[in-house]
Amino acid sequence: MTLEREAAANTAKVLSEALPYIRRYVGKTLVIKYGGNAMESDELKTGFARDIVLMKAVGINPVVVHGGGPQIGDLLKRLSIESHFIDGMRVTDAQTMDVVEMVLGGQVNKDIVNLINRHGGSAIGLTGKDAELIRAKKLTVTRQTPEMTQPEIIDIGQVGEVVGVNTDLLNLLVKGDFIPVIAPIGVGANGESYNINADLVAGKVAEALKAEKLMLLTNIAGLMDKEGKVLTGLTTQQVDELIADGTIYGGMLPKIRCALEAVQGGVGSSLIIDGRVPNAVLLEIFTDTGMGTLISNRKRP
Ligand SMILES: Nc1ncnc2c1ncn2[C@@H]1O[C@H](COP(=O)(O)OP(=O)(O)O)[C@@H](O)[C@H]1O
Ligand SMILES: CC(=O)N[C@@H](CCC(=O)OP(=O)(O)O)C(=O)O
Repeated sequence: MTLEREAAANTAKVLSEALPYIRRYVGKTLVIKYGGNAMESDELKTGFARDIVLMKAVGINPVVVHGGGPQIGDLLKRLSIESHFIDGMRVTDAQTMDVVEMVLGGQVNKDIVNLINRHGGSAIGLTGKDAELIRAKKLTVTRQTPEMTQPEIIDIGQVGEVVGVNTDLLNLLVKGDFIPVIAPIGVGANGESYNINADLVAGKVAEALKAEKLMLLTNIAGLMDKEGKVLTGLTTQQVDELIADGTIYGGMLPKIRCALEAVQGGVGSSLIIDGRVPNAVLLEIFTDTGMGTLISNRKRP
């Protein structure tokens, strides 16, 4: 066999092997959260866009929620605006909110939409303000130390939590074969903007759509223990213990909480996977090479 024919035969074999996986997910909704840290190269971004287009082409319904923390950080730095995080959430004053809205709703959202469309998809970019897609209220953050008699409320500004998702809009787009690409900006009862952690938005969107899967693409192999071993199949109690002993901190806090909540709220399974691996989405859904941290009521199929 010539080298060319051998390569073609391999491609045909790979496609054929993917068939049972494709059939499992046809007609199902998968919510994919694309973290800002997993957008580190043009090659990775292109691979992600192609994975999403391929999913749609075989009849799966991807809904993308994106982050953009590092991209917000870059512009804040250029504008000499200081920024800091409490429990993985960016403290957001009015000036920071303007930057968040510009970067997430503008630059990052349109960049992903454009890439998906250039590879043959029909992506539509939205923020939570479009048709009030993500209704939000101010997030209350509390902190309590053993010395305190009652918890202290910490004001982290215009940071929100999701109170409602306009599923009518998303279902309309999905039925029309569009791929929704959502920036994690919420709208309050009086039209005010809220900066919401993208993992939390992805979790709530997955719950509202009763998605088959929530995939959180990040910049690490999964949730790890202190020795760097990837942990999987965790219960709420085990996660609470890992938070209490400091194994889970920072950006992993909202991620693991929303992965658990989504499954408790009816999503088939949640996964935290390494978005730095080329074609991470395809590897996860079309092969047995399941990686990362799986939270599920079922065993890995
Ligand atoms: N137990 C843990 N296992 C893995 N990562 C952890 C853990 N605890 C904290 N982290 C941190 O969480 C980060 C992922 O969160 P984040 O930076 O917010 O990613 P993203 O931008 O993809 O949402 C990791 O890069 C790591 O620094
Ligand atoms: C409240 C809060 O922290 N919002 C995030 C929103 C973007 C995000 O979540 O981006 P990643 O997924 O890339 O981290 C922020 O301002 O960075």
